[in-house]
Amino acid sequence: AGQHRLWPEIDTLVKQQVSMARLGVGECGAGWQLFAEDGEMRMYRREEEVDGMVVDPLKAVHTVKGITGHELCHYFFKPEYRYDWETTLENMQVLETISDDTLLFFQTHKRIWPASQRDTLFWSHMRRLPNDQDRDGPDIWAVVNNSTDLASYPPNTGKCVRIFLTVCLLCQTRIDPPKDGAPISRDNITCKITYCSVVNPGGWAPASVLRAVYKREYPKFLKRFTAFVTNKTKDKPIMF
Ligand SMILES: CCCCCc1ccc(-c2ccc(S(=O)(=O)CCO)cc2)cc1[C@H]1C[C@H]1c1ccccn1
Repeated sequence: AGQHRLWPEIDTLVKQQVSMARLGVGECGAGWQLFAEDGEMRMYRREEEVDGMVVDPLKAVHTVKGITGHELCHYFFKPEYRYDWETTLENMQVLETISDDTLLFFQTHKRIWPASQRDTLFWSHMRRLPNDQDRDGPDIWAVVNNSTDLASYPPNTGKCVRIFLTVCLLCQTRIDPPKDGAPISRDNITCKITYCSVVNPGGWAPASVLRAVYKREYPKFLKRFTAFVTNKTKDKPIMF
């Protein structure tokens, strides 16, 4: 099949996002401040404004036992599960199935007073990456979501302000095989998660409101999402 019009952009951005996500917080530029901590979860942000709008880049790292990176990316990518874990979602549509690992989404998110309601239009791509650092280590899985335009969905024509986002969920699975040569169970696997996002709110919203919203919503999202995947997979065979 011929290449989709978005393929070059997707391939370039996925490689760029993954290499950024693999950098530790200390390595990818100064100015990261820890703003939330919960068990193994650490959330960092950099305070950045574009045209007076808060676009604080966010980087979260988390470690979850008993699930694989493939499973996390699967439940993050597939539309049929999204209403189960995405707290601020009001409506979600798949506008185009570009390929079996690339979808085009249109979403409206619940209004967050006093800002106006937001919608977002983005491509979403899921990919397994070779683990080039640790040859025999388990693979790395990633999902990248990136805002895009579509003539039939022009921004800011209805009730919602269009937001622009780039999101990368990068997951690496660690397997600690049992000593006695028993088959690998969920007790022997751990997933290291890096979630990076930059959300441009589109229209003006008070910096204090946006920062309060992010501080509340991001930790809630990552905890709820990982709990959902843990619960969904606990009685299923391991998807490596
Ligand atoms: C005045 C508020 C303006 C911004 C509102 C808004 C819209 C979309 C989004 C968002 C859209 C997509 C993604 S995702 O990771 O690609 C998954 C697929 O849904 C993630 C977050 C975020 C927020 C901000 C609420 C904030 C917030 C932060 C984490 C989770 C939920 N809400």
